[in-house]
Amino acid sequence: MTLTQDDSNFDVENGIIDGEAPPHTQLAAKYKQSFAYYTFRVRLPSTLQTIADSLAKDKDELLATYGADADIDQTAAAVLELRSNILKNGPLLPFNDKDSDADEWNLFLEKLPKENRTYFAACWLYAECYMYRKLWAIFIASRLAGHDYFRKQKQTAAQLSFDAMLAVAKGTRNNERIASTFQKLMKLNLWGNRCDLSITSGKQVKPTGDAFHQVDELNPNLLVDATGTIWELLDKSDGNGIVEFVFDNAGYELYTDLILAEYIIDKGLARKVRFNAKAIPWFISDVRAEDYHWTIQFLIGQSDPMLSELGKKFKRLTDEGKFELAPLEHFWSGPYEFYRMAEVQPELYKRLSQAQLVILKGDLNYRKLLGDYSWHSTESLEICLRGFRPTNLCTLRTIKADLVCGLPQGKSEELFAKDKEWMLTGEYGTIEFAPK
Ligand SMILES: O=P(O)(O)OC[C@@]1(O)O[C@H](CO)[C@@H](O)[C@@H]1O
Repeated sequence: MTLTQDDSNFDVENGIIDGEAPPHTQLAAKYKQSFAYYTFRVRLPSTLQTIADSLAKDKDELLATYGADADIDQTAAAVLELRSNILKNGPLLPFNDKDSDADEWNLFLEKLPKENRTYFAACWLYAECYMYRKLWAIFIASRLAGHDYFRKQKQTAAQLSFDAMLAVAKGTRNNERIASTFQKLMKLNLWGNRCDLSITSGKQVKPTGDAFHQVDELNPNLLVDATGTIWELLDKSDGNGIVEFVFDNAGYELYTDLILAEYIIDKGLARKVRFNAKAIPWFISDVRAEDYHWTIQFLIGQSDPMLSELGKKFKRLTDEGKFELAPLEHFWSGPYEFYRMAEVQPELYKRLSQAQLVILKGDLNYRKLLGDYSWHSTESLEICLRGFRPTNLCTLRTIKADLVCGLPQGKSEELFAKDKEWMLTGEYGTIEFAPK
């Protein structure tokens, strides 16, 4: 988290505080020692620059797809303007596009105190989600409407994961219905969350080595392990329930989601696994419905028979409705913390309440669960949920942002003494559970 530019003028002009968010407050980029500050000063500007560059690079291809009059240069300029607004700590302005969530976003923004309606003053969660929605607004106002500017990166990530995918397929074909296997698959799925393109501002990370061996090796880094409780919940159920997954990243992580879901269905732990994808391109690598279908076709198209058969099986499970893509919900790509779901999206809350278990994947879902709030690391998940208890919940999250809860006394201090950036690397993870 090193900044190369001189920030002194910017910091003075924008009321930047040289410290971290105080306990029990919302995280925000105005705290200079926070990951949010670094995110808005460095990571997001870099992500936007990459998009503008790729529009120039892929110009011919885009003209062929969207027509000779596609306004590529203007779109790239608008992306760079968004970048410069962030670097100037510009205001969070209302949306004037026609997407169905625009009014909801505007209502949300209107209710934010005026002094908090800038990138650095707003809660980190709100401002970062706003940025991704603003990016989408630029594209829908152009002739490139519908273009997923992260698609190529997501597909490359899957292609680079071929070896890891094959190794996982080989290691899971003769699985038994026993606690230890289920727990291992959950952990495999957790560590798959390290392959996230947003933490690297789009730089590809190829999963290497033997994933099952790594699961064992990484056990000391698993700071909370509720896999035993989650197993008991599913094992003791009548197998007729629904498990809801709230997806995170495409590529290798999505593949491990499908492997865990396959196990849940094959072993009769639930009758259906429902997947919640994002409605718009989100945090670079998040799964959209298109990515789900593409991944299955990608597997089917492999010359290796094991992966190809697995792809066919995932397709069959989807056709039979045992795997199901949930209807698109803008809530997942909105600004709200989960504790406000019952109020702002009661239908979604009701649907989740009917599930046996909800599995929330990844760091951003965790941030939404905790509300981007500086809880004490030892506070319990139940407290931090602030009433969000639709049903049994679990979170599989590698730690890539400076907030956490549910840790044993002294653990966080011990890890800070070893490495002051331990919360930003994805090297540590938690599998937490809250019963309904
Ligand atoms: O949700 P994911 O894919 O696990 O992580 C998303 C992420 O990379 O984006 C945020 C910052 O931009 C961080 O909180 C987090 O590290």
